[in-house]
Amino acid sequence: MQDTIFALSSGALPSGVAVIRLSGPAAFDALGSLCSSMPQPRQAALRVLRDPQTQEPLDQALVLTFPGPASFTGEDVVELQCHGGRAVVAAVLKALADLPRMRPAEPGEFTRRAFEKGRLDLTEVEGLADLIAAETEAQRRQAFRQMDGALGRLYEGWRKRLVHMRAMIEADFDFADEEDVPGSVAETVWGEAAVLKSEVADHLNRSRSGERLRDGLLVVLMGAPNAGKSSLLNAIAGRDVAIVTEEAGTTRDIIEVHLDLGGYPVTLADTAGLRSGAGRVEQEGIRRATEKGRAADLILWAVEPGGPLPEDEGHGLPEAIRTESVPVWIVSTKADLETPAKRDSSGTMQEFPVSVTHGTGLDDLFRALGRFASDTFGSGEAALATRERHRHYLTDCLDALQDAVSRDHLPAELRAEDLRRAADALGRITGRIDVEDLLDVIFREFCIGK
Ligand SMILES: Nc1nc2c(c(=O)[nH]1)N(C=O)[C@@H](CNc1ccc(C(=O)N[C@@H](CCC(=O)O)C(=O)O)cc1)CN2
Ligand SMILES: Nc1nc2c(ncn2[C@@H]2O[C@H](COP(=O)(O)OP(=O)(O)OP(=O)(O)O)[C@@H](O)[C@H]2O)c(=O)[nH]1
Ligand SMILES: [Mg+2]
Repeated sequence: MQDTIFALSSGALPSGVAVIRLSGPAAFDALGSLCSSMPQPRQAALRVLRDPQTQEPLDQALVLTFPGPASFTGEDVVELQCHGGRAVVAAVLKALADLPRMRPAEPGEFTRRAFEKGRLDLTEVEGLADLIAAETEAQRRQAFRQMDGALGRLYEGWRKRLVHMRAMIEADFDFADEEDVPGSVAETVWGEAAVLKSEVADHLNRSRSGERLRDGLLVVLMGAPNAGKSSLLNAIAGRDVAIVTEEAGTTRDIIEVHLDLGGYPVTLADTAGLRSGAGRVEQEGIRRATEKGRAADLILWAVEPGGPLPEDEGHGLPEAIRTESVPVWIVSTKADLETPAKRDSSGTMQEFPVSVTHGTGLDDLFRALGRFASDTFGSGEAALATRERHRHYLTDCLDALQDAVSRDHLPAELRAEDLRRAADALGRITGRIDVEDLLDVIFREFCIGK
């Protein structure tokens, strides 16, 4: 018989209230051993929890029962809402561990049981993990939609269309004598497959922005030593994160701050100033800066009056980054020292004069970054793929559809097999088929108690 699991499901102790959850066939018996009488299902009741062996009172708690299958996991669930003291929770957890058929839950095990009971599909499980990890409003909205099944419904709808297409082809085999009749039922299937193919392709094209929203945009500060990069980072972060000195070559490690720009997550990274002839440590810093710049969604090129511009040979943006064609904005620093000369060098780059000393120009830069984020993430209404895992199987699905549509010289049986591959790829995203190997990876990212 399935073990009954238990864990502290609320956060770090001490806390006002601590929620201990139990799930499995022995959950109600366990509650019966801890208190004098069972509450009505799904109704909170106040009970003294006692040590089953000594009858010593452990806490006064609100207790709830959720009889399966109408519970979060689909099994019998009990909640003990205790006082959130460390010793209180330790005593109750110890009492539970001593009861028969009870063991502590693994990370994500409650949610895994919900998945195994078919109460959540894999995209909903991932949405739930993202909801718990969400730090900004846009991330919360995307995660909530996914937890609510928007992505799963989209893929399941596509999968059903593919199943239907295959059924049409098979029906056609049963009327083999009509095979050559133009406009036979099966012929229309390839048109439908082509339509679906373009829908999947569109969705896949937009999936990067779903992943970006989950991970956050990466904006990297780069430029010559002493350009004022770290001062800018501190000013934007509103705290003294990076060391600032008048010495060139102060920053070596990459320093990151997480910003919430109008609900969009942005990581701003400060890097070592770029120059040749630096010592060993600084050189390593410059190598890391270049790596970071290659991965950036946007580079802010800091330049003090008279300093080098991104396009300057030797002192500008490293070639390795130019080939990535990352967008670059110029931030003309130390605007208090002299009015920055209007540059005509590259009309395409936006330019922002700022002075950290006087606090000028920062608002404009901040607003522009907010617009950049909202443009990158789009309206945020459609269900987007949010993980590399989704993109991987969507690509498989698209390849299979491409085969089905293009192999018109081959027998329909073979092309029907392409449709099956396309449907299976979608089934792997929602967890309908053959995902045993993925489950450990997916559930490991949950906390214990979820
Ligand atoms: N105290 C507490 N708060 C919590 C949770 C919890 O487990 N305990 N949740 C845990 O993640 C979330 C709520 N999620 C839940 C999802 C489904 C059911 C549930 O009992 N579903 C039944 C009955 C639905 C109904 O009455 O409408 C079902 O779906 O059949 C409970 C919680 C957030 N807040
Ligand atoms: N007048 C003036 N000085 C500034 C301004 N911003 C930075 N500075 C000064 O410029 C010097 C270098 O600033 P940092 O922020 O350390 O420059 P950095 O680009 O991070 O330099 P490295 O880490 O060495 O690459 C410091 O002495 C700062 O006080 C500004 O807006 N106005
Ligand atoms: Mg610095």
